[in-house]
Amino acid sequence: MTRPVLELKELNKSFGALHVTKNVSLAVNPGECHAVIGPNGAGKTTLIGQICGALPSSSGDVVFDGENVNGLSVANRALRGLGRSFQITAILPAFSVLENVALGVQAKAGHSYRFFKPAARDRDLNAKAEHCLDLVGLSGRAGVRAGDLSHGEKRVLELAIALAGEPKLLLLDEPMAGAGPDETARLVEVLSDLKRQTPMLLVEHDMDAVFKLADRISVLVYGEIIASGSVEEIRGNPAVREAYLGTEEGV
Ligand SMILES: Nc1ncnc2c1ncn2[C@@H]1O[C@H](COP(=O)(O)OP(=O)(O)OP(=O)(O)O)[C@@H](O)[C@H]1O
Repeated sequence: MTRPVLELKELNKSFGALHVTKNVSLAVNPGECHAVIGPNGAGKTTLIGQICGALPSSSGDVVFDGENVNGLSVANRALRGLGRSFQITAILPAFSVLENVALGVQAKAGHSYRFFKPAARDRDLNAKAEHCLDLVGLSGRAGVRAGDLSHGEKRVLELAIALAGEPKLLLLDEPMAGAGPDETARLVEVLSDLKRQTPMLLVEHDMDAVFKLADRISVLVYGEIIASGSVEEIRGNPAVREAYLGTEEGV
């Protein structure tokens, strides 16, 4: 049997008396996109924080690539290949698209920012950055100032920067937020291609995008997973419809 890339075991998080995530267990397997959906305030962002290490869990385990990473910082989890994209990536607008990704490659290699300029000329660094741009279909924009990209292109660039860290898993925190229909369609296409080589845990409010991308969906309501299954299973689950999807058109 294939070993999951990420396993959450009975994760809990309380803020004082507020019990936000409750015994959350799920797994992300190689080659798959596992989506976590749920209404506002269900605890999705908290869960992402627990997985990436920004929020210490009250109890439970995060097992990544076969290793319990509970005691590791965000940076150490990232170094092991737990890549988080969207909402935290800072694009440097005055630098080119390629330079932005080269910076990500350099960070992975462990150099500090002050070595950026000379190292950016390094052929190997640029080749790796170009490869990441290729993966997301942004090669044609390599020389453009990042600040001049459209909103959707910036989101794709953030993805390329995340890939520069050679993640074993991508944590995607609302990648479609703020994107228009065309940009969303493009992101869905890019992510569909990517998930085979880089599995992903996706938190997303756009149900159409989730249904297109996800191989499995877990539904979080009041911090608890009330259902987990394939797109068809989740769409057809009466408890899910009542608790959440019933409010969505066309589900
Ligand atoms: N640092 C904190 N201190 C106290 N309460 C918090 C903290 N962070 C989150 N909460 C509470 O935990 C609950 C879940 O919040 P969270 O942001 O994780 O939900 P969410 O599912 O991501 O919501 P949304 O879809 O709106 O982003 C909310 O009631 C929120 O007020």
